[in-house]
Amino acid sequence: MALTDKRIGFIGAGAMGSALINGLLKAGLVTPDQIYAADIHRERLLAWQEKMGIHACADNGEAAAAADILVLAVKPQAMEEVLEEIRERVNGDKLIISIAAGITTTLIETFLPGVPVIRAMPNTPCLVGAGATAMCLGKYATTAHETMAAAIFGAVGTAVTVKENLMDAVTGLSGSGPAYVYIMLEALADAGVRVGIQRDIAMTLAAQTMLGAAKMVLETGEHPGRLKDMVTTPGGTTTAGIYALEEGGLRVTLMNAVMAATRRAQEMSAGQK
Ligand SMILES: NC(=O)C1=CN([C@@H]2O[C@H](COP(=O)(O)OP(=O)(O)OC[C@H]3O[C@@H](n4cnc5c(N)ncnc54)[C@H](OP(=O)(O)O)[C@@H]3O)[C@@H](O)[C@H]2O)C=CC1
Ligand SMILES: O=C(O)[C@@H]1CCC=N1
Repeated sequence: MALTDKRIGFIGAGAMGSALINGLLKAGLVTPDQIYAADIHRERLLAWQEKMGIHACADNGEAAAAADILVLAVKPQAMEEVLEEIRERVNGDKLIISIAAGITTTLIETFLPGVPVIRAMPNTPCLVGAGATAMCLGKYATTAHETMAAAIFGAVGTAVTVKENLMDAVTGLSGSGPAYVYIMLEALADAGVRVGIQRDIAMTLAAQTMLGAAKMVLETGEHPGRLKDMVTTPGGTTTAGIYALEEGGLRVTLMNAVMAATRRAQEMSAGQK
């Protein structure tokens, strides 16, 4: 879907807000003059205005008033204050997209009655067009709004719609997931160095191996267990490596990580700071 006639506002241009802004510009879905961004660190936005041509708004109200689609990308703890600040500048003609972990569509609708809301959980690889986003619709969002949000997140990766009761779980899996993968990559590169490979070469080999393995799963549709078996020559090297992984409890450690992050998202949804 083309968004050429839409103005896209961002409130919060930190790690995730800036990954989305830059990812959307790289993807060519929107031009810089369609972006209206606000952040308490306005000097950062003024530098981007100078360099890339986006609009650095004076405050959150200006971004809210200018935008047709307003992305809320502040920390969950700042959300109520921001919603209070923008409530007079938002009406049912605008689409609100919140990417905040643990902030429900109901909470947003309490501050912005009757306004279409989409809650989304993207991840930082949106910056390089390889994001994974899950989203759900609030009470007043229609399929037309879903199509607009899917165009935004689809331009910077893969986007799926889920029921809201799964949003904390996707936060634990794909929202936080890149951090788990970076730790695995760092460990693989450290291991490469440990067995004598130069660090930059070890990192390139480890990252490309992870990318290649992920592409194999997505493009062949094969079960990862079957793809693992293709790598594992009887009596060979891989089976020795897998034995060490299983002994170290990698599977259960990863499952615990996703479950712990999901629980934290649930605590935040329940109002615990
Ligand atoms: N990082 C990630 O991978 C992902 C994050 N998210 C969600 O995105 C949101 C932002 O996270 P992230 O980008 O990591 O956080 P950041 O802290 O990096 O970004 C938030 C930005 O908003 C600024 N800010 C704080 N208060 C206000 C305010 N009242 N008005 C305008 N701007 C304000 C922050 O300034 P200051 O730093 O001084 O507070 C910061 O620059 C969170 O709700 C998070 O749950 C979702 C998916 C992935
Ligand atoms: O750590 C966090 O709370 C945010 C949400 C998902 C990724 N980062």
